[in-house]
Amino acid sequence: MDRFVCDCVVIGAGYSGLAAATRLRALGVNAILIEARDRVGGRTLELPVAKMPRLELGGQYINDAQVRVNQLVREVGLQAVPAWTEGDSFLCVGDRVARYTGTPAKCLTEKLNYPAEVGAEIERTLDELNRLFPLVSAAEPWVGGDAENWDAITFQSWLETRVQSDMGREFFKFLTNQAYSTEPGQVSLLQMLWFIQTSHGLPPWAIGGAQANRVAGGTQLVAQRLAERLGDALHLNQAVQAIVQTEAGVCVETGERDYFAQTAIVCLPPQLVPGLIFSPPLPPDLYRAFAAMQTGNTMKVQAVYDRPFWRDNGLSGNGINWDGPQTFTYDNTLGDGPGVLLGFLTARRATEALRLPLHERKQAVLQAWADVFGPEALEPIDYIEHDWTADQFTRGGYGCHFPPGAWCEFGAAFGGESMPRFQNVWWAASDLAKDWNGYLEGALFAGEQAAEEVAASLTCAAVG
Ligand SMILES: Cc1cc2nc3c(=O)[nH]c(=O)nc-3n(C[C@H](O)[C@H](O)[C@H](O)COP(=O)(O)OP(=O)(O)OC[C@H]3O[C@@H](n4cnc5c(N)ncnc54)[C@H](O)[C@@H]3O)c2cc1C
Repeated sequence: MDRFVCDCVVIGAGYSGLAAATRLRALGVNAILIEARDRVGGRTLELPVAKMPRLELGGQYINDAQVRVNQLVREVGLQAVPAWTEGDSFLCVGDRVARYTGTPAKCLTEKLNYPAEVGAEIERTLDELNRLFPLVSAAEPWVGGDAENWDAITFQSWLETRVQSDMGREFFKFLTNQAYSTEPGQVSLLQMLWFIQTSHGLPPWAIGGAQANRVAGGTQLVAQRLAERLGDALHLNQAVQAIVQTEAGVCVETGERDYFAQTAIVCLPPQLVPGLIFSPPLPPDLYRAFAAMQTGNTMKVQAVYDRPFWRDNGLSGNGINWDGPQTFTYDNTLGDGPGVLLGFLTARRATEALRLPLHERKQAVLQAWADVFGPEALEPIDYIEHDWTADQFTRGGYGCHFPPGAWCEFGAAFGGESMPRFQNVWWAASDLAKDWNGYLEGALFAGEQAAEEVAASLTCAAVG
């Protein structure tokens, strides 16, 4: 059994763990980062495809308001570039396809002849969400406002008292599909308001708008460049099984190696935490909080074509398939490279599509695109997807959320203003971030915050 000794063991080399280890080492703390997979990047992943180097299968979009991730991209010598938005978007409902340049809500009434009241109730409900979310605390959502009531009702029940039309309800279903890759009946109103709060307002993409920027070279390359800087302090292929805390400190066990340290930061997707053995056991509220976390189900599917042929027809390649397996579609072409269509399979539709054999799922996805872009969409030169829910070191996507009632019962176990902590073990992950929760930016935020809290505790211990 190999034994390693350091000040802090950081577990999990996604954006959170990489940010935590990097920040700790910058603060003079001897930190080791250990990772289960043979690669870094976690929920960012690039895989090779025909006629182009690689395509991103995990987190890829960033926006200008996300300060940390933009700074990091520059620091590692890469560049953020705008996602493609030129041309008309599309909205496909049943066998009807409409083109639009404004919002999907306006397209429903202006182009697809839904009654004006459908548009009006959508607008009213969006206004109400915009009025309510500032009342929710990003750090302590269970406090204040109407937190108890909002946590006790599902987003679906709340919608039913406001939105009468089936089409209006479908519209808001997309909001939960995009935000947490779940259905409106599976999240509380409080959780959705908290999502909007930590996203600094309703993101355009969550209501059918465009994505902002992406990283030229890919988001996994950012992680790889951070990893290079860590050198020998990064240990791959070490899946943690147990975390033992004694008076002497923390021992992190992988079966092959024991890592001894004064502190540890667990940067795993929260839904994987109950799978680790803790000694002493986690306190009940903290265990229940992790065990309650529900994962969404997202799959990105991408088809590669010789060229972005849809642009010839004035289409941006971005839009919504109301009934297709893929909810949202984006043009994911890189510069002058081959044309790429990216589809998001989310929530229950992803669950259903994932039960199909690959060739049937692929056929359904391509057919949905052919209905909008024409038969050329049926003949890609390559097709690629990655099932994050089947991936044992992730088990869901984009991330996870609490079910109704959990925030108010044991949400405080996640630390409020601080990151979750039990004795000398801290937690960080995008899903635990109090800012930009669930995004790459949130992963950096959480990792850096946990690193600073650990460094402060080590300084106190040294002074003491
Ligand atoms: C399909 C998809 C699309 C997304 N799109 C976007 C987007 O466009 N923009 C955006 O901002 N965000 C997006 N996200 C979310 C974003 O990718 C994640 O929030 C972020 O990457 C999570 O980083 P993390 O470090 O918290 O966790 P992770 O990246 O999950 O890292 C956790 C690490 O822990 C490791 N690990 C697991 N178990 C163990 C163990 N037992 N021992 C040691 N190591 C272990 C894992 O291998 C992994 O490397 C998307 C996510 C998905 C899945």
